[in-house]
Amino acid sequence: HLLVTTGALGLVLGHPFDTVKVRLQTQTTYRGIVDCMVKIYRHESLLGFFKGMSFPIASIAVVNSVLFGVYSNTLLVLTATSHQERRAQPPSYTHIFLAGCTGGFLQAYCLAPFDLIKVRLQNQTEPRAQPGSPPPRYQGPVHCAASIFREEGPRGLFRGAWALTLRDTPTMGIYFITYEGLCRQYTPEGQNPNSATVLVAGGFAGIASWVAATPLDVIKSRMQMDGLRRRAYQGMLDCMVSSVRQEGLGVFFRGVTINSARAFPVNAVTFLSYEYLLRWWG
Ligand SMILES: CN(C)C(=N)NCCC[C@H](N)C(=O)O
Repeated sequence: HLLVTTGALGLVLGHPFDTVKVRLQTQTTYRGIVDCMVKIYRHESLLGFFKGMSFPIASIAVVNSVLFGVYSNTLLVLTATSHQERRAQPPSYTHIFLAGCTGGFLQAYCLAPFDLIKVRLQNQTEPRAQPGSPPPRYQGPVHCAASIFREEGPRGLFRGAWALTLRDTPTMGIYFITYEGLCRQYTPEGQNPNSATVLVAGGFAGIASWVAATPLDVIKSRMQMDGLRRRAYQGMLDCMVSSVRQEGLGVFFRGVTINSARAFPVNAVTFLSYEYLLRWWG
């Protein structure tokens, strides 16, 4: 419950930053973070920042359980040591990386449909329904999921899933390596890291993994928005090539600043609750 509650709290607080990131990655109307924030606030009010938030909250339990559960169990299989024994016999970084990649790979498939719906809703720039104004294409998350299913079939719900998998598999390895590496650096041998260490290591693990994930995050978001009207890209590679041709290499780092600001607190609390859970149950 703790992992779910703190995960959900982190998501709510981080969602406005995520919305700005997604808009910067997929729309060309904004000049930067501040311009994007001002425009959202003016046209869509504060509520504009919270579009598309309900499905991530509803799915965080499943997604985090798959990620951390698969990670822990893969580590268990690879090292043949329980969590308690692991402080005395720390696993190698290769094992941590492989376990992280496995967790990332499997959670990507659970995450894909929820992430697609989040991105589609975040990109609707219409203000809240005013009498006489045309309604947005999607009325809410369930309507969005049903419309995609109706218009594009079940595979439509997995648009961008391939880019998401490629994004998450190696970067989740980086996520757990950064976390473990920093914890070990600042914890006397054989002891558990203290809360401050866990928070800082978790925060930096979030930043490091998201910086590495940003190029494919941009491509993933663009693939998810493609097909809304006319198809612009033939596939992932085509999306990469045409994005670079039109906007230069900088396109691969769209949204990296605001996403890092979001990643620190979100992942600090995620790891804190993960450590508590392991100590209670481990
Ligand atoms: C680089 N990636 C994909 C990650 N580090 N993901 C794990 C963190 C997930 C967390 N809910 C977040 O959104 O930051």
